[in-house]
Amino acid sequence: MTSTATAIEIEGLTKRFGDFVAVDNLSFHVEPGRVTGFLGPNGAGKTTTLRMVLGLIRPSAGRATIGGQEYGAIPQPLRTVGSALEATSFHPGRTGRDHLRVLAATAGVSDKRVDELLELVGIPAAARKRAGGYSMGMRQRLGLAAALLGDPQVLVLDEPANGLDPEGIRWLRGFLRHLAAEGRTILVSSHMLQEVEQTVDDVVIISNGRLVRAGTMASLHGPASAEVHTSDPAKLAGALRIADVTSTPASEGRLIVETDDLRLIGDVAMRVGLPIWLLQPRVSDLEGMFFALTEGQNRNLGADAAAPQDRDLIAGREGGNEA
Ligand SMILES: Nc1ncnc2c1ncn2[C@@H]1O[C@H](COP(=O)(O)OP(=O)(O)OP(=O)(O)O)[C@@H](O)[C@H]1O
Repeated sequence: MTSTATAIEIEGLTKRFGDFVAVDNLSFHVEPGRVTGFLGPNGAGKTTTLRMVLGLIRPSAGRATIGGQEYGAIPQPLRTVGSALEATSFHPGRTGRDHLRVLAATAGVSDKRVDELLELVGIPAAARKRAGGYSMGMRQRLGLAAALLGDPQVLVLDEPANGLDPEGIRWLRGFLRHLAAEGRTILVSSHMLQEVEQTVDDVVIISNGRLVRAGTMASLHGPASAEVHTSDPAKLAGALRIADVTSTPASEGRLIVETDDLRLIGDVAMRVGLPIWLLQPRVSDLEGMFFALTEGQNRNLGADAAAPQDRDLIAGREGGNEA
């Protein structure tokens, strides 16, 4: 398969439920060989979008294609696209292993592969127990194994980090990075930026069904910076300049320094005998934007209009769409 044969294209995708517009003229694309984070607050429309990508619901307008084809037209969908939309849909009385074996039989996949996958997702022993007793984290791992049964080049995962403990999230990060390094196209949703920010290469952010930003993680993060409060900001700025670090004065005698190396700033201040009253990393552009979206009004929190920052971000979306 060539790389474009596995890219996901979303063009003008819209879903209305009666008068309610859950997904509103959404366009973005997802590249092979990269992990793309699909982010947005609760109720933003992520699951609805993924369900359209997977042909589970019909768009009201627009198109979602994988390698140029709508999901329903893909000849061997389970061998092309793996998905895990809900972590809870396993029969409680069936073991995880049996569950995968049933799926494997329908996809023409061997039982041997089932056992390999259970090993790979780290639940070979637990998979012999009934899925009804699984923790959320175990269900997530079983869901991932199910998604990978047909060795698909494209993976669509809805909130796979939900219910994982920090160790599980670290494991998931390595796992997804490994799958992307093999050239697979990986689209992974989350309502928490921190959960995925160290995992993803590209980010697509939606709010209230609409695209807010899309781009590489690096481009959306903006430059790293720190805020310093000291007794003589001009003197510190001069000393930092000698150390090749740019800074700009901010309000109340503070300096914004263009590095997140707090130790370097502290060392420079000490060298010139200045006290440090405050020294902290600044929230990145991306974190600030996401915070504004989640803390701002969101239709599912009883608000009927986007917050001012939200409107600004949405208005500026075309310029930021470079994923
Ligand atoms: N079948 C449906 N009928 C009516 N409204 C729906 C339906 N499915 C979803 N919605 C609404 O569409 C909006 C988007 O829901 P969706 O589940 O896609 O959001 P999400 O971004 O996945 O959120 P979460 O992070 O909470 O899962 C929500 O307001 C939801 O209530």
